[in-house]
Amino acid sequence: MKFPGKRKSKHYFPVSARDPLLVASPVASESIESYIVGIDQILVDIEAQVDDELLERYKLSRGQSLVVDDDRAEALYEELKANDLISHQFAGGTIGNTLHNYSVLADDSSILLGVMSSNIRIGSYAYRYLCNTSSRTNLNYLQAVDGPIGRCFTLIGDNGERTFAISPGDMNQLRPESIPESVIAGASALVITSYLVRCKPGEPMPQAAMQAVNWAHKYQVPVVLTLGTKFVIADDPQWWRDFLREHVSVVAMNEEEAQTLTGLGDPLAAADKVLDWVDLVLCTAGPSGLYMAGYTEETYKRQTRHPLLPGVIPEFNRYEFSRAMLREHCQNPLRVYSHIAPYMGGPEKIMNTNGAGDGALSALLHDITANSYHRINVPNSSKHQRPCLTYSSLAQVCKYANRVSYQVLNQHSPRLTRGLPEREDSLEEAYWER
Ligand SMILES: Nc1ncnc2c1ncn2[C@@H]1O[C@H](COP(=O)(O)OP(=O)(O)O)[C@@H](O)[C@H]1O
Ligand SMILES: Nc1nc2c(ncn2[C@@H]2O[C@H](COP(=O)(O)O)[C@@H](O)[C@H]2O)c(=O)[nH]1
Repeated sequence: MKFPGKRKSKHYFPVSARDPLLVASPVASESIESYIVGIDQILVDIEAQVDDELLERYKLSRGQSLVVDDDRAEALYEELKANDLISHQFAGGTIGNTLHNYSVLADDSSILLGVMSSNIRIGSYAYRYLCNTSSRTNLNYLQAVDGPIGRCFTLIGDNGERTFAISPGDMNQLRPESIPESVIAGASALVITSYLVRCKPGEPMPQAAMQAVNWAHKYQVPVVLTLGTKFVIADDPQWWRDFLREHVSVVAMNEEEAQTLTGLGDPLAAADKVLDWVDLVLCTAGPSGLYMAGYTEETYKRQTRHPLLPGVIPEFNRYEFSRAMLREHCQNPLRVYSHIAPYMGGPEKIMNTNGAGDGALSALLHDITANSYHRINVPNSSKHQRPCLTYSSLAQVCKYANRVSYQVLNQHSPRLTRGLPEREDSLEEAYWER
């Protein structure tokens, strides 16, 4: 684990002094492992530059992810190939990306659950998937299937916006018995996506996901849900609200998904509403940056040193220097919020927006796992006098998440090839004060 106590810099983890307990602690020898586990539809992204006319012809919805039948997928593939439009092919899938990026950022393990073709030829999609996944992401628990993994046609418009057309193959054939109880039991978090319920009748993926969620509850492992696309939520927003209330601790979404879920167009108002059901919210808002909303204990709240921000909740960021807690761990829960504008105003030229939201979530997961890693290894640390969910303050997690999104916007693949630099002037407090 690239761990706050081992960093010289305080950029991503705002500790003003090194915790003295760490010096004599087992953290120094990396004794106890921590990892996150996730379930995904195993997909390869096939990226192509297209115009709006093609999206219309294939009845795709700009900026969204839709499943297409085999005939439409084949016609699309042939057209992209015939016109030499395919520019890149990468491993994809929203959770696969998130786990890969987490492993790259944290330099630590994640475990991916899903399916993989049992017969893999060099150069095939399955082969590409394996080659493009971090060696820190454990693929040993994947379930074998006879057919192909999924394909995600990642269609990039002139402005870099991505639209997805999914050809599922066997990606939804994960069975409940392929979810290892012990793997869920030992995880710092279970990460799932709303896409997992988008299946044909009879496909086992939703039951497999539910099995994992039930084990997560049994072992008090926080469930992290990313909302994927507004269309899945729009099918039955009340079902999702109930699901969040019953099963989820942390939710990640963009502003469109947030609106579909809550009926509220303002991302801060929507994030606040979602706090009625979960403990911590990450809401990305494209060129407007991102918001976080969570709970802290009233007596532990910490006032920001940043300017107070206007919004539907006036001066909403007043206590953004607080660390997030599970609501049930607070005697007097206080809602705390933070916002950050895109890092450096956003890249000069956005390669494409594919994976920008996944990137932000992987940074949040790094912070959450760093916290449980530190708690396991240094239980007496002053950091754990109160049971926090994150290692860092909301403000600092926002900064980190935003920085990772920026990195993803600057490249084609949704997956990071390397971690962030250890030191960056632009992440210093001084930069933001300028
Ligand atoms: N056009 C943009 N300009 C600057 N930053 C952007 C832009 N689009 C996205 N970002 C950055 O990427 C993050 C995630 O983007 P977003 O598009 O909201 O996620 P998603 O991929 O889930 O829809 C944003 O919070 C922001 O930091
Ligand atoms: N598991 C699934 N992943 C999907 C699906 N449709 C798209 N995607 C993946 O999302 C990422 C990008 O996410 P972003 O929202 O942060 O841009 C991309 O790599 C796709 O593979 C789906 O139906 N299921």
